[in-house]
Amino acid sequence: MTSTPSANPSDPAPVLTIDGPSGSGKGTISRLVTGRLGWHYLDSGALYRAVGVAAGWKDIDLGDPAALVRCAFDTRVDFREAEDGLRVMVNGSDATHELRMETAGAAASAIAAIGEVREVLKERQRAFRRPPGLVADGRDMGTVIFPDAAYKVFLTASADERAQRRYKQLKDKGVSVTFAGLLREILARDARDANRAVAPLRPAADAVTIDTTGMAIDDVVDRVLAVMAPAQ
Ligand SMILES: Nc1ncnc2c1ncn2[C@@H]1O[C@H](COP(=O)(O)OP(=O)(O)OP(=O)(O)O)[C@@H](O)[C@H]1O
Ligand SMILES: Nc1ccn([C@H]2C[C@H](O)[C@@H](COP(=O)(O)O)O2)c(=O)n1
Repeated sequence: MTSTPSANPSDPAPVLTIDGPSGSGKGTISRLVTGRLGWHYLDSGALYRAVGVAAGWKDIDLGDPAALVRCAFDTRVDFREAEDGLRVMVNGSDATHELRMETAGAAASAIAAIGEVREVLKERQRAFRRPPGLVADGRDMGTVIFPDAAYKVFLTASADERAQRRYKQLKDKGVSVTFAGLLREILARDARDANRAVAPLRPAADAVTIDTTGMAIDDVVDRVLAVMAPAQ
């Protein structure tokens, strides 16, 4: 897999990590905070989703770890700014819409439990660190990928609220879903991401946890910026 930015190991660009479970608002908050700071953005989940989607295109069985590791090596991912937001190209094809499907999230979550896949993606994620700074969203940004990050946030929300958010998001896009089905998928993904042996979903010891249940998006953005306040 290749990704757009190039690495500069001697670059001390600051990093803000935003980790948390599915539907906690990582992507939404990260993009808004990135805009406010004028920094770069890494959507690490998109890399795992891209491997899942590419594996589907190649009919690779999710139970075949060796083939999935090869697929991770071979999958090229490029992020492109467009008028309607960030487009994600997988092996040259625009996969932005397919990547956001719950099936892609579930495949990514299964693939992400394979340690060798995580190793393949590790340096590629670190290569996104560039001046003036990076906002990195995922599950292990603060614990494994950027343990030296200056600012670490862990977003949470009740499973009910996260399912409700996802339900509204998908309904607004015209996707046919049920609340009960989404809640089941969210709980299954939480359990898989938090209980895997490698890089499980958990807050870094030095992360600030923000429970966003009942909080408006703008208030969460302000809380995250407040975490960084001493440096601004
Ligand atoms: N504080 C909030 N209040 C209400 N809705 C929110 C809040 N934060 C995010 N949302 C909405 O919830 C939905 C899911 O948010 P988002 O995709 O950012 O979550 P995520 O943590 O990145 O999920 P995933 O890990 O599955 O990609 C979006 O429609 C978003 O607008
Ligand atoms: N740093 C990361 C990012 C993502 N994953 C896995 C686990 C998630 O369920 C899946 C999809 O991520 P999302 O796009 O929903 O953030 O990918 C991970 O293990 N580590």
